[in-house]
Amino acid sequence: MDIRYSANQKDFKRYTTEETRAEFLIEKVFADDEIVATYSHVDRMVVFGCKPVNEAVPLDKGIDCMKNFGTNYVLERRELGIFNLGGEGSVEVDGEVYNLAFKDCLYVTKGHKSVVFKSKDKANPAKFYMISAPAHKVCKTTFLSIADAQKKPVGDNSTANKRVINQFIHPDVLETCQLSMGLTELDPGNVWNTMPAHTHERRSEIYYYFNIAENQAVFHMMGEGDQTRHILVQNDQAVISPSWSIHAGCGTANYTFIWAMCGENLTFDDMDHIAISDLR
Ligand SMILES: O=C[C@H](O)[C@@H](O)CC(=O)C(=O)O
Ligand SMILES: [Zn+2]
Repeated sequence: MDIRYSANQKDFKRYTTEETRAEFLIEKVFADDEIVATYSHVDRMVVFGCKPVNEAVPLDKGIDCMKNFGTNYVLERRELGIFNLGGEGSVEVDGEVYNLAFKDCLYVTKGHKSVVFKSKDKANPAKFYMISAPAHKVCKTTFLSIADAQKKPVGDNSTANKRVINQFIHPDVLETCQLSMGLTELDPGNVWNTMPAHTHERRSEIYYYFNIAENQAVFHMMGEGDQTRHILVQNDQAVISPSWSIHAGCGTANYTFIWAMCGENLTFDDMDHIAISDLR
């Protein structure tokens, strides 16, 4: 398991490109028939990727649960948000099977012992992108298709940021302990997300960029509003955004991303907006 410790905003000002990438960028999220896990000490969010091809893959494959989580199984004290970003597949949760097509989501609550991933067709494998957060009580394991998500159309063609924020794991849609998660899709010809930018002192966030066409990329902006830096993000990569950091991106073409938050509250609009004229 790749473990990332917390970095602070004062030291960050002097980071090189390599240091910035090593600290915040998750370059590899998927490997065939493996669980790829990145444990961030920022609000203890864990990124899991699973691309089952030839076999059924359990969530704890290759993970020493007692060593990494201090529990007997991964979800003993954690909840999990899952998005399928590949071909059709299934998630079996303690014997109950959920079928997930492209962009379908499954929220798995605390306390489930067995979570197993499968693809329907190995020629077009499922890709399960997941975020886990610490949880203190049992909620309801729930399947959500994009039709169930609350839709927030924002932005405009004239500012190249016309997009739809699909809120899947959100207090208006279902109850969770700490996790909120959704999928933001940019219209063709639109490249900017989350501009004007914001921070949220009470939560941190992870962005996972996908649907980036070949030879295109996203310049992900981070840092305090008056100390911005960027990370070059390629397709299928994620960026950790601590509470002190803005998180916005500009693509060389349109793209889609999954955002996930965890922290003190679940209040989506509890944000500190930064005027574009105040950015440095
Ligand atoms: O705190 C909220 C998150 O940063 C995202 O939901 C923002 C986003 O998807 C967007 O503006 O495109
Ligand atoms: Zn945010």
